[in-house]
Amino acid sequence: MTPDAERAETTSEPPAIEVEHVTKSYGHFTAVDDLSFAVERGSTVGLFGPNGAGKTTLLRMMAGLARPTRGTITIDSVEVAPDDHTIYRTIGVVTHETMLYDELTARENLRFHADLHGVDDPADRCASVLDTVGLCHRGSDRPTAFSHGLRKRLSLARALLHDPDVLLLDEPYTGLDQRSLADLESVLDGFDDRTVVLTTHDLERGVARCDRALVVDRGRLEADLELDEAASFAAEYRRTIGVESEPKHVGDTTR
Ligand SMILES: Nc1ncnc2c1ncn2[C@@H]1O[C@H](COP(=O)(O)OP(=O)(O)OP(=O)(O)O)[C@@H](O)[C@H]1O
Repeated sequence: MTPDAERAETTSEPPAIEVEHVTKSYGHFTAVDDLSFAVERGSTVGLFGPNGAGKTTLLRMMAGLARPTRGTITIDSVEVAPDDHTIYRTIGVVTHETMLYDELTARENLRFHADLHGVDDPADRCASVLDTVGLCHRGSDRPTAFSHGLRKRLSLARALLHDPDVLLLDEPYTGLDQRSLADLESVLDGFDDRTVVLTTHDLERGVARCDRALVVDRGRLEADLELDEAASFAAEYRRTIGVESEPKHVGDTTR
């Protein structure tokens, strides 16, 4: 029985996310090739794979930032479509595009998004998420005055503003200092009952955080692994993508 079928048998709830036969082509090049999987509500799923595997492309399509060439993605029973903003009430997204306005201060950026999403008590909520990401003392600064890591923290605050059911994170750990990493981990701990999909090259953190690993290589889904036996994942991962030597991070698998 496939992992998806096993999960369907043990839960009557519809999956939080369904990816069905999704392909993304750029001209003759296929970045994501006929991927299908479902993500159970409340689970944390890691997308692992070497550079150029298609992880970001897949996550951007899940976030409605890119349109599949073929196939559909459904989140909370709503089909994700780049021109339809309905989905943004359900998802919080952190990608390489920080989606911040440089001419607004950090607080104004958050307020703009809070008003866009109809967040209750927006001033309090903005102050609360700034505090969550450790930026309450920088609320009056513009993102242009922020380092990469601080921009990422602000981007996370924006993603959390409307208390979304689903969080989509593209390489959330990259560029964060120890304090920011600890803050992110505690945010994710608090997200335990919600659904998280993240990409990462940080094998150790990814395995510790995720319930399940989807290994993508050359746009194909090569493995779908439960992470209850985390210790065996590194070996299984290397076998899946055909790398013999032990990588420090998943991304050190250049071939
Ligand atoms: N806009 C684009 N036009 C053409 N090719 C693209 C475009 N975006 C991505 N690609 C290609 O699609 C493939 C998958 O890219 P993607 O960024 O999804 O990989 P990734 O798994 O996230 O890689 P990394 O771990 O290096 O971030 C790569 O070969 C990339 O060059």
